[in-house]
Amino acid sequence: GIEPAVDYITRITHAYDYDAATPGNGYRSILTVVHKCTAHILQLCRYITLNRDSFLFRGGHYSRELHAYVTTLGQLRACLFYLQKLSTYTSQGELMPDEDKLSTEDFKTAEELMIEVENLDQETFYGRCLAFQYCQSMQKPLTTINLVMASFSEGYTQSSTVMKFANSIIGGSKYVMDPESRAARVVNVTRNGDINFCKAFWQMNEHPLMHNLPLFICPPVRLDKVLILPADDFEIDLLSGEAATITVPCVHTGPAPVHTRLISYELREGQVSMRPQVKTSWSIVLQEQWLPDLSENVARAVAPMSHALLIHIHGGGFVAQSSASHEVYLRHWAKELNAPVLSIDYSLAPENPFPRQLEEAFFAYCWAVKNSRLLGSTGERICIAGDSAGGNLAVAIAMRAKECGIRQPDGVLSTYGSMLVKYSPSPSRILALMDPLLPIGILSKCLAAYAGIRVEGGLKFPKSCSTSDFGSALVPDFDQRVKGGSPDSGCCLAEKSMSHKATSSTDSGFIEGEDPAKESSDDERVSQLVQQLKDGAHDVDQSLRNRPLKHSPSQPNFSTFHHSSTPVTSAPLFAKIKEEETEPSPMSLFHHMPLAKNPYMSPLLASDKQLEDLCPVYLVACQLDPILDDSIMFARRLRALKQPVHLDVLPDLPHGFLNFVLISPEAKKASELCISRMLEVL
Ligand SMILES: CCCCCCCC/C=C\CCCCCCCC(=O)O[C@H]1CC[C@@]2(C)C(=CC[C@H]3[C@@H]4CC[C@H]([C@H](C)CCCC(C)C)[C@@]4(C)CC[C@@H]32)C1
Repeated sequence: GIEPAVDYITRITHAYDYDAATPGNGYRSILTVVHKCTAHILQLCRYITLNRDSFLFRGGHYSRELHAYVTTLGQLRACLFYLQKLSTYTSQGELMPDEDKLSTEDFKTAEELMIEVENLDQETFYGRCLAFQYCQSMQKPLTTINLVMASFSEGYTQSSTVMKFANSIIGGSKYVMDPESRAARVVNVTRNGDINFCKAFWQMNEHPLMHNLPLFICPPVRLDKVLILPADDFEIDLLSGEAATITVPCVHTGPAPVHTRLISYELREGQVSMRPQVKTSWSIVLQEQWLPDLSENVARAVAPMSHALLIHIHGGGFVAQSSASHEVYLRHWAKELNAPVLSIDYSLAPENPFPRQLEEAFFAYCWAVKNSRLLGSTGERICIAGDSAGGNLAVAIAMRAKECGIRQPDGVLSTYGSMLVKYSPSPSRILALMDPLLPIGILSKCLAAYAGIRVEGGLKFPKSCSTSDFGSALVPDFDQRVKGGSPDSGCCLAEKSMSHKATSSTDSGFIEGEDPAKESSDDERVSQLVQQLKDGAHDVDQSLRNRPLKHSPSQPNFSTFHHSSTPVTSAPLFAKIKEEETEPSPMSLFHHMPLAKNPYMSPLLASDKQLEDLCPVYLVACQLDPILDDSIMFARRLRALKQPVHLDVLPDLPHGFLNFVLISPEAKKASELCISRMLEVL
């Protein structure tokens, strides 16, 4: 049965918590999912037992439900097995061990683990059971997003918009009633689709209609404009009293202005909106944006400058989204914080890989520090807040400001931020097997896009990917950095074409003998499943132990990094394995890549010196988030250095909850927690 594994993980999990008052780590997360799944099965069984003789009892429906949850429990058992494996080579409390310190044998175990996890069948998590692990208010929205994703993929390859739309509607309608085929489609496109598919889908809510509609229920603000910062170098005072020049971002794609959005609940003294609208003397270009009816607001007096300023960096896996799609909560923040919000619209990967985003965000930060009065703030207190990929950039900006001797923000808030942008295993990352927003295939592709790695036909390194090239814009040597950005390093872009491949998912690997397509009467199946549960099914752990590493037929396509444009079938599996033997694994490739050690890409890898004297860091993480361990480890790291740090771990919410504040009371509450953390800074 599943109990020994559950007992084992339960015994060790507390050692990985940040502290007793803040329980939360990847081990705990998977345990929670197991408990929720078991509770759901028990509830189903109880319902079936009580109602199976009723005339209205929908036998077929409940049989399929039970089948789905039992299969899911089987896959969760596999996850528990991987957790046990992970715990064998990580020392006490370490969720992401330092790979340089691992023995060759342990490194190999980690590599094998990544391959096995990638090969585990995901479909059961994306079918009937999708999103069962989250609070109720999030379940429907997440299922809808997956449904829309499956439908969207049907029209994606069409060139005309009309055809795209028609194909999505016609092709997608079959997914409404059939969660299994939706699951197959979602797993297929997230594993095999290229990064541009993910980008295109994630940009859906950037459409003016999708974006403006929800804003009707947000607090109206008096200022909501795009500010394009001038593409000119400028001087900034250092804490030492000297001055330094901040140069225009130019790495990879050349110098260009940085786009930002200024959101202010009040019109404030000195604020740019009070000035002429086109090109001003200080050459900031203002673009009119949609604003709510201001008639009521006009009567209100111009407020004095706020003593506070919030600088915001949006998430989107470094590849998508913008300040506009994050307005649903930013307007509320602007009101509650009583401070102007400057949200940075950095350039996106894969067209602009690391460190372009950081260059731009740092440039905008310095500009805001220098020109806070134009934003309606005296700049006395400054907070940088970022979610997801933005949380990573927010911490990196503070580190960089410290390193350069520029005024640091008074605090950083990272909400479900990513602190180790590296292809490495961790307990919470196993959750990417079942995450409706961040499935494993998409997560790996965001990582590759940010690192400038070509995905097609295996990992390809950027032409000039060396520490010197990427580091040139980020080297600690300030002199070198302020002289200008690094030259275009000629990074390869991810493959452009998207191919929908048939993924073989015949073998769930864990609930053997249970073919969903197999005909058997509903009653029979229910009884069989209940019996199977009672007996503890077959020995999954044993079957896992015996499973040869490279023979994982559940997902013949070896890993996301190896997806090629050739259709995937189970037949050429062995040919593929042969090919793999000559190639290092993605984990090993990443491990040897100098860029992946860059602390500005992965703040968790920063040296003690780089983290000492950093401003206070507030981390808000979600228990059911694949990148939860990033926050836990970063908090532990800062605490060990006696740095001011505060960690909150929220239960039942998914990664990206801020985007759902308008529809989920739990997400709204969590956003309020973020506000209170920012108020502590401001
Ligand atoms: C053992 C496993 C190993 C795994 C190895 C992988 C290791 C990878 C390590 C590090 C990689 C780091 C990558 C960076 C992390 C990025 C995190 C990160 O930034 O994640 C964000 C990505 C965008 C998004 C998904 C999100 C939140 C909200 C989402 C939005 C909500 C609504 C939006 C829809 C388009 C609206 C459609 C409406 C429809 C009518 C229903 C939607 C879904 C757009 C996407 C976002 C989280």
